[in-house]
Amino acid sequence: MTLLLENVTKRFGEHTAVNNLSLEIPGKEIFGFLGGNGAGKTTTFRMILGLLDKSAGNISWNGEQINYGKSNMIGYLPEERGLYPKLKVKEQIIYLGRLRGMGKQEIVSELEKWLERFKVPEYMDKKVEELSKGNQQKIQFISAVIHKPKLLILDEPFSGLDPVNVEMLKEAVLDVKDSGTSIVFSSHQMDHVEEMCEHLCILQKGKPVVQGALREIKRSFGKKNLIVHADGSLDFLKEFPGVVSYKKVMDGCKLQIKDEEVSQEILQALQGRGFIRKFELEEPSLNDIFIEKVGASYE
Ligand SMILES: Nc1ncnc2c1ncn2[C@@H]1O[C@H](COP(=O)(O)OP(=O)(O)OP(=O)(O)O)[C@@H](O)[C@H]1O
Repeated sequence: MTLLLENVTKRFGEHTAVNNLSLEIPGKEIFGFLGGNGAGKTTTFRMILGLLDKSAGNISWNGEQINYGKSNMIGYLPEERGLYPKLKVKEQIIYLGRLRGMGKQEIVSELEKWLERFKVPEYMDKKVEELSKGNQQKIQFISAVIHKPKLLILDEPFSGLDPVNVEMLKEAVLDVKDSGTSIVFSSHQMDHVEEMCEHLCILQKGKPVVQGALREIKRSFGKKNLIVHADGSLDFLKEFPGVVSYKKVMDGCKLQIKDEEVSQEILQALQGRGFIRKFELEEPSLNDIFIEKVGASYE
């Protein structure tokens, strides 16, 4: 159950949107596909699904080419949501489910389950245009999973959702994964990726700048975060050897330090300067890693 991208390139005229991208995406887990605006995520998804021709390279799922239009094994939540506003939710999902080879009874019974789960059973007979954007997104998600795909591609599934709905959808995505579906999703929200993915790739100008197992990526990043809340000024830590960055926060500061040893030196230096209320060493967040790896190229 591996999704394999080998030397995949996509050019739009002079512009190279995806540049010789090679990735092995393990099956039966959730893979995070990250990158700044215009990094090439959606273009890659469209090529994976066979909706866009590659300029070069090869993509396969378990050794076979993917054709989204003809396959019942794949689910896709596109970035630009594409429901028919005038159709009722039920009509819409029946239409899409039939395209995926399902019978009407089965579709309606699955749809009922999903609407119950999303706490909106009354939407069955509502027109899509009557629903809020966030609730339309739930329906679009249902349309991507109704046929229980083996491979699910979610382009920004959580954008525009309120925190309660984000949690609801996250749980649904995790359950779909537990049922054996391989999921690839893109997001600009690093905390979602940290919570859900074992492996990930950060794309920048069509090329991966970071890829691999999240745990390993964090470990090899080296730097740690140190949060200090203490009485008195902590400004001296700006110039402290081994401090890579200094950010003032309420009640203290958040530092990025070269390694754990620096934290011990800082602890010593703080002795006698005032009461220490918090001294916490943390792993770097995916947000820190993203900002360093992707942010540098914005400058
Ligand atoms: N049909 C097209 N014609 C020309 N250029 C395109 C086309 N589609 C995408 N691009 C360009 O390819 C690059 C990658 O776009 P893509 O939509 O894949 O990025 P993305 O990573 O999904 O971005 P975002 O996070 O903003 O959605 C961008 O520079 C974009 O302008």
